[in-house]
Amino acid sequence: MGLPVAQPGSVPKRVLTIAGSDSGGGAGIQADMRTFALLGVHGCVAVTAVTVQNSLGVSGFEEISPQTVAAQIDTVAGDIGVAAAKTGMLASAPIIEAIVEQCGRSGIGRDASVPLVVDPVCASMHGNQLLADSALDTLRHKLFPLATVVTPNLDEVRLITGIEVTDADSQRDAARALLDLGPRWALVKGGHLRASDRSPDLLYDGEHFIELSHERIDTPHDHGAGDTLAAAIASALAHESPVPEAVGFAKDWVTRCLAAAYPLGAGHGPVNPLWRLRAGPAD
Ligand SMILES: Nc1ncnc2c1ncn2[C@@H]1O[C@H](COP(=O)(O)OP(=O)(O)O)[C@@H](O)[C@H]1O
Ligand SMILES: Cc1ncc(COP(=O)(O)O)c(N)n1
Repeated sequence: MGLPVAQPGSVPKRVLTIAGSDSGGGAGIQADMRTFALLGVHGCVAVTAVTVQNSLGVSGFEEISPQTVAAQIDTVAGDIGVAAAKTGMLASAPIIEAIVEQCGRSGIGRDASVPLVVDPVCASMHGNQLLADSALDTLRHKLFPLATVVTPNLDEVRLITGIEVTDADSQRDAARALLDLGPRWALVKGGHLRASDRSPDLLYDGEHFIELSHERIDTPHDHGAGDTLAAAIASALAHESPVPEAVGFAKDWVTRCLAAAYPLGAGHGPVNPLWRLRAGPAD
């Protein structure tokens, strides 16, 4: 498993994450940057919010101003240049609006040269809200149409489409409803179907349904799984992988990160991209 490795002296692909900071280091930009590094791409960051978070939950957060979020994207895209971007926690409607406008100016989005992965983070795994209710319409109608691929989990699918996914049929209905909002591809993640012994994700482009189903890893330590998946998709897109290949690659990646997850604190530990260091040189 691997993406092309930048040779010494050559310049790696750059990938931008637009997301919140997790003080516990398990999710958000910290998870994205770990996956970027382990996959051999250079990560750049536009911070949207600083959360106060540990393994037990998010006890608060402070938003970055929409102007500063947009300025981070502008300054990175204009000088360093990015080959793909992803979004995570976006906190508020004004922040989403600023991102949408700046992505348009920076050539980021489904019809531009830089693909955009939208992970529509609404709450943490502990149930703490990370996106204002008043931002849902902006997410649906302004950010989704800009996305190359959207990657909601089942709680996010319910909030965004009103569809309760319980089986393969309702997962297909959800994929259709998400695609109607305008992204090029929709990935309905099945990680929360805990009754299953699989973790079935469904990818859809309006024509083809592609099922990506791996064995379920029996662990409570899955903090940052969604961010890690989306960061790996963006890394593969930066290397010009077609979306189905990029998502297949990322699914393998997050499964291995889940299998190597470790406990931290009294709650949920993080998925672990560092398994890659133990595996020896690019296997
Ligand atoms: N216990 C698990 N075993 C294997 N794969 C999992 C497990 N939990 C989640 N996944 C996978 O990890 C990715 C993130 O999924 P999910 O937990 O649904 O998202 P989020 O972290 O956004 O809540 C998906 O590909 C999902 O299928
Ligand atoms: C800053 C930030 N971004 C995203 C998540 C979601 O991750 P999870 O669902 O694992 O809690 C989070 N908890 N914190």
